Formats: sequence, C-alpha cells, structure tokens
Amino acid sequence: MAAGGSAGRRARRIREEAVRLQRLSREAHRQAGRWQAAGEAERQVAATLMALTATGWRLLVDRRWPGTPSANVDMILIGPGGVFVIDVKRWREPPAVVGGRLRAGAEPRDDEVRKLLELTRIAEDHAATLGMSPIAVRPLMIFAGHRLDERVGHVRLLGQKDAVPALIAEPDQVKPAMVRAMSEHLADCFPEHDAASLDEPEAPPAAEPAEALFDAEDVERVAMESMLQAPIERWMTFLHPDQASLVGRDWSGPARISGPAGTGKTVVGLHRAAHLAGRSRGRVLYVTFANNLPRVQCRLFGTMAAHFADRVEFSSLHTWARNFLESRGLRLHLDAGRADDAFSRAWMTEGRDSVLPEIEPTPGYWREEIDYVIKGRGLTSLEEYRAVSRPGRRTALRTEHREAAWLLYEEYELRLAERGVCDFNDVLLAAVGELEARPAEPPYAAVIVDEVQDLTLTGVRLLHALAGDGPNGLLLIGDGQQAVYPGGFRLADAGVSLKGRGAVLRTNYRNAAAILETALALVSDDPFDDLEGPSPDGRRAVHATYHEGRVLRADAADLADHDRRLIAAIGELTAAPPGGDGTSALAGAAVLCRSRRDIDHYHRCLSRAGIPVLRLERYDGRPVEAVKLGTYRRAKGLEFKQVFLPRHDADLTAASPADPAARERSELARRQLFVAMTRARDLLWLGSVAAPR
Ligand SMILES: Nc1ncnc2c1ncn2[C@@H]1O[C@H](COP(=O)(O)OP(=O)(O)OP(=O)(O)O)[C@@H](O)[C@H]1O
Repeated sequence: MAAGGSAGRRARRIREEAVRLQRLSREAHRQAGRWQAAGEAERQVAATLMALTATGWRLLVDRRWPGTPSANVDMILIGPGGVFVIDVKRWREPPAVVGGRLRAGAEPRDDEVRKLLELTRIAEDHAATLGMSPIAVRPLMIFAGHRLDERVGHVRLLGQKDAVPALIAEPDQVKPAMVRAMSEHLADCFPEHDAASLDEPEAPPAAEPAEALFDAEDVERVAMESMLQAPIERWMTFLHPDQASLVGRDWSGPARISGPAGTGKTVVGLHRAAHLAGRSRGRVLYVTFANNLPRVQCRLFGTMAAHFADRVEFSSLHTWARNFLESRGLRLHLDAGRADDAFSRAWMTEGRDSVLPEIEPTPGYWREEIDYVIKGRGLTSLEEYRAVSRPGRRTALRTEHREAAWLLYEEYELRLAERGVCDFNDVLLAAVGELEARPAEPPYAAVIVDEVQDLTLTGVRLLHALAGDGPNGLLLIGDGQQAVYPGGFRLADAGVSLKGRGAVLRTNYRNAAAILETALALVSDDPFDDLEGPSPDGRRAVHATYHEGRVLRADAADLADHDRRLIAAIGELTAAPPGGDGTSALAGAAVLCRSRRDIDHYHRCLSRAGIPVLRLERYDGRPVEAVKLGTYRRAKGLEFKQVFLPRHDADLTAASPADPAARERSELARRQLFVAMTRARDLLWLGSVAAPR
C-alpha cells in the first residue's frame, strides 16, 4: 500500500476524532449543568475539558485545597500529557503578559499566579508519592471568553478554545493505568469541595452554549502536526519514588547524588533542573566534563520539558569557562596541540634524564601529574606540592620526585609561554580568578554538575564559586567508580561541605543483568576514590531490574579474524526487523574503542563493509541509521542497545603489586572498560585477539 494512502486514512481518522470531541463537549456541557455551584464560565471550561475524557483523560472538578478550611482548586486534569492543576478565570479585561508578569488590562495579577503555583506544589508532592516527577505536574490558567497561548514563568495561560488543542498536542507521557491510579490518588488527596461536584443530583440541563466550545479544525491541525513529527523519544515521567523525592528535595546547601552506573543519576539531574527552573526566576546551568554530552542532554531535556528549554543551559565545563572569559573581554589562546608539543620538549630537557623515570618511564604519567595534581589542584608553589596528598594516584612520591616533577612543570609553563598558548587548566584557572574577582551577573539559580568525578579540583572550585553555598544551589552528580581520568582531590579540598546532604541510588535500570554482572566483576577488586573518601573495593550493592540481554564473546585467532567477526556481528543487526520508531537495529548500536588509533582503524573497517558510521563527536542522541563510533571516554553518560568493544582486553595487563604505577594504569584501564561495558542495554559484544605464542 502506498504511503500516501495510509497517511490519507490517518488524516481522515484525525478529522473524525476532532469532530467527535467537539460533539462530546456539547454533551458534557449539558451534564455540567448539574454542577450547581459553578458559574457558567467554569461549566463551559469543564465541559470543554470533559470532552478529553473520551480519549483517556480524567477530570476532577472543584476540589478542596488540602489543609485549608475553604480554599478550592477549580480543576485537576490527569491524562496522557501529564497532570494539570487548573485555575479558571473570567476576566473582563484580556489577560496579557508584560515584562514576565501577568496582567488583566493594566492591573498586575501576581497573587493569582503565586496561588496557583503554591497549589501546584502541593499536587507535585502528592503525585511524587506515586513516583511521578514534579515536572509532569503543571499549572494552567484557562481564560473563559479569551484566546491566548502564553506562559508566565512555569504557568501556561490558555484561552478556553485553545485548551483542548494545546492539551492534545502534549506528548504522551503517562500510561493509561497510571492515569487511572493517579486520578484516584489525587481524588483522595484533594477531596470534593462541599456542595459542588459533577456527581451532584440532576439539575435542569444548561442551555446549549451559543457556539462550539472549541474548534474541531484546531484539534485536527495539532493532531496532524504531531503525526508528522519525527517519533518523539519516550521520556520518563515516572521515577522511582526515591528518585522523585530527590528531584523535589530542599537541600540547605551543596548536595551530592551518587550511585553505580545506570542507576538514573542523570535522569534525576535532568528532572531536578526542570524542577528548579520552575521554582525560580534565574537560569539553571547543567555542566559536564565531556564535550558531546551537553548536546545529547539538551536534546533529551527539550523533549521531556520543552517549557523550560530556554531556562536551562547545557554546557561542557571548558566551553562555559571560555565563554565566560570572553564575555569579560578575556581571550586566552588555547591550543591543545601546541601544549602537547610544549610538554614533549619540557620532558626532553627536564624529565627524561631526571629521577622521574625510576618511578614511571612513560611521559604521559607525568603529564597527568601536572594536569590533575599540580595545575588541576591549582598549586602555586613547590611547598604546597610537597605537602599535598594525591588521592587517586597509587604511586607514592618522595621529596626528590616531587622536586623533579615541579621542575618539569615549570619548564612546561615556560614553553607554553614561549609559544604564547595555554592549556585547558589555564582556562579554568583564569575563570576561577575572574569569578572570584567579579562574580557572575546575573548569578545562576542553580548549578548541576554531572559526571563530577572527571573534573579536576579547579573545575569543582569554579562551579562552587559560581553556585555558592545557598539552598539548592549546587548539586554534584557522579560515581568515582566511573572515573576515566586520574583523580587527585577530595570535595573537602574544594571547600565544598555536604554535611550529610547526599543520596545514593542503587537500582540499575539500564543494563541487562548479564551485562551488569560482567562489568561489575571486572572492577570488583579495585579500590576507587569517590570524592568524599576511598572505597576499599569495587563490590557495590546494586539491583538489576532489566533482565533480557546477553554478553557475546568473540575470541579470535588474529586481528583479521577478529575484525571479520565484528563486521559479521554488526551485519546481523542490519538484517533485524525495524524497531517501533521505524529505525533499524543499527541505530541503537555503538562500537567503542580504547584509543583514537583504533577509532580510525574501525572507521575504515566499517566503511569498507558498507556500514554507515556516525562519530560520537557529532551524535546528539537522535536516532540515526548508523553505527556510533567513539572512544570509551566519549561514551561517558551515553547508552546504546548494542555495544561492540573490539579488542576490549588489549590494555588489561596484570600489574605486580610491587609496581604501583603499573597498578594505577591497569586500574584506570579497567575503570574505562567498565564505563564502556555499562553503556550497553541489551547486547555487549567483547572481542579479543589471542596473544601470539
Ligand atoms: N525509575 C526508572 N524507571 C525506569 N528506567 C529508568 C528509571 N530511572 C532511570 N531509568 C533509565 O535508566 C537508564 C540509566 O539512567 P541514567 O543515564 O540517568 O543513569 P546514570 O546513573 O546517570 O548512569 P551512568 O552513571 O552510567 O552514566 C536510562 O535509560 C534511564 O532512562
């Protein structure tokens, strides 16, 4: 059957549905005549909304405001699009939003907005006990006799005729069973208001309204628009009650959410960003270390809370710092390539022939010492460096090693200066300095930091300076077991005091049980640093919820055999039937590699086999008919249905306990592999090449 034929049928169905809804609203208006206490405006609005009950919505009318003797809430509407706390207005003057404030003609109506927000908060708290995220509970004012579709802050303002089309256009977020459970729950929490209820005994039917309560064409238009849109990724309205309570919790100062991989930390962070945006006038900053993650998170956030999309800023830490400096007229010449060159030269003159190779011959180790310990902590003198403890680094350094590392650092700085360039740490250090001298204006209402374990101490200091110690200002989300960079600090070093404001999530929602077990077994003996203190080993209490899935191992004789098997395994996906969103299984697949060299190699292999590839640098979370390709580090915070890890064990060497630097290296390699493994939901493919005899 031609596509046009089925689209035509769907369009006809939409038109019939719109006309049916309109007919139902007239019917409902007659029934609303029984609702004696209400005025005609409420009756008309109730009738308008009652038409939606034919499509799975439920309407509670004139309910008591819990805890008050006589205050009421006009309506609560519960449906696939969420929960709406509704205030009906009958203003003679047209409503208008001027300078972000609601007015009736010239008169400000801030109190009415405030009252509705207060009521919405109560509804949020009640909805959260069933696990509904506060962002799915929305305040709505409906204006009888006026046409508009605007917002004042979090509150949506709709004309009576605009309400049904707008509500139908809301993406489906709540399943029918949950609509039923939620409406029964809210009906208990908001009891019927004294005399008035839709179930009152029969009264004379109200006269037919002079004109239709809404236009069938409007409903038809939005339904058509949503049909034509790309499939909207389902987002989560329902959280586990533990997660929901974290989203709405009031913290008196900086707080932390931790928990093993896949336990919904980011989901809580995103819902909390929306929640805080709804409760404050300022902007919320959502920061991560990785460069590509903000793009993915921003898109996800846009689908789950479009009404706050312009209030939450997603950025990587370095991009934020550079933009901030630029906004202050400060331009640093960041050049990672020339900084690498400066370090290589410094190593030749001050490192290679020093005492440092006794401890660790690879220059990369000492570059990390500078990046994460010396500059990463913002140390400014050898005295400080001599005294500092180095959490996360296993190798103990004696005084002569610290002196040699400091000399190497000074040489590196000199070479950077000669070249007129700076490195990433310089950007953060400059931003901290600038922020301390002249605080951000306007300040953010809140700063949420995801994957905090990958930041340096300077990075955390910067964000702490930005958010301050105020209530709900700073939220740090992360998991030390997933650190893919060498550590180097504790939160206390950054002056961040959590004072018990922390929560640990323990239910994994992402990985099939077999995948989670394999990943946890890899790191179970490795101690790790969790920003607040060390953890003696990697065994952690975590419950799997998702059981369908498997781990496939391909033990190949040589690299050519290995790569053939990889391509064959990916090829099988292309043969699988398309998923519900119409994309093939390829869209959910990722090949993750240990190094950039491997990336180039596998890009060539995949392309030669005719398999489309999308590099993670360009991925924004949208389903694309291509295998995603990137390093373990780039895959931080992401997830895929199928994850392929070619030559996954090539870096996993057994380190002798007598060689702490080698131990540190192999622990880091295992943590990175652990992160890559825990990106997989349903299938984890582990390729190995047998060692030559
Ligand atoms: N209450 C829940 N019910 C069902 N699925 C959930 C729930 N909470 C989170 N998820 C899903 O679990 C997956 C992992 O969530 P998320 O990415 O937030 O975890 P995370 O702890 O940040 O993971 P990581 O630390 O590994 O990056 C996502 O697909 C998310 O949609």
